[in-house]
Amino acid sequence: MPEHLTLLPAPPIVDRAADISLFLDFDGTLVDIAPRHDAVVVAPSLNGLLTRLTQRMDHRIAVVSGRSIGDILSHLGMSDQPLAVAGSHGLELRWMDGCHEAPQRPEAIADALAAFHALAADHPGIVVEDKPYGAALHYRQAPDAGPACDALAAAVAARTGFSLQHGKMVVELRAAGADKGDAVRRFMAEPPMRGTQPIFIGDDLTDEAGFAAAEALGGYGILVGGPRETAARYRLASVADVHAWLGGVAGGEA
Ligand SMILES: O=P(O)(O)OC[C@H]1O[C@H](O[C@H]2O[C@H](CO)[C@@H](O)[C@H](O)[C@H]2O)[C@H](O)[C@@H](O)[C@@H]1O
Repeated sequence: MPEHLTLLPAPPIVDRAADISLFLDFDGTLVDIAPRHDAVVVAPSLNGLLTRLTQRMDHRIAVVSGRSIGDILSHLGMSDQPLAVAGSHGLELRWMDGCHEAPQRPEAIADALAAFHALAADHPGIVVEDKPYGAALHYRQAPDAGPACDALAAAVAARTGFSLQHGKMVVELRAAGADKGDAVRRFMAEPPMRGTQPIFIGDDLTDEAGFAAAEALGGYGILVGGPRETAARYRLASVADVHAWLGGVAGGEA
């Protein structure tokens, strides 16, 4: 591993929260990775932390996830709160005022799901996730099936036009059209984020587009987890460290 990969420093303390906007990934950043996509545990303190951040930062905060917006709001218990969210890797946007932009659900998802379920039937441990704008093949509990999942997803992508998205022990098919970087640029083009410095915190490959967009807009990315090749400028080792850093931005303990 190149030496510079091990040398990403911890992010600086934010002196003036009024100058920044925060973009937060969900899995592996706000919550620890779980054995299954439907088994994540949300820390009881997270809702309060995000609520304090939203108030302190005058709503310049967005969750940017590969999950759907509905899934994120439900996990956070914030469906009724004015939180900006980009879901489905940037394909759907919920603005702070509750306005929701989303594409049509592609018909080819049925084809993808049928192919994925056929593979899962032959490999105990593979989990198929039906998503609003795509489908995911999880092999966290069947790691030996990773190559078969990758090959099948690539074949279905080639015949359907879906984009391939690799992640942590998962390969996804998702509708083409936007990524997390596009979501950052959309939010940053409008008040209340316009003119501020974007900071994107994430752990997975899908977050690299968010890191690059933040950097291009005068901000930076913060990678969560172990060192790897990344467009992020800083690193935090764990979800607990993310909560502690965010607690500092919010003006107190996590
Ligand atoms: O952009 P994110 O918020 O990080 O979402 C990325 C994907 O996260 C989920 O899968 C990952 O987390 C699961 C729960 O910890 C884990 O079991 C799985 O191995 C990970 O890949 C989610 O299921 C996907 O839909 C998201 O795209």
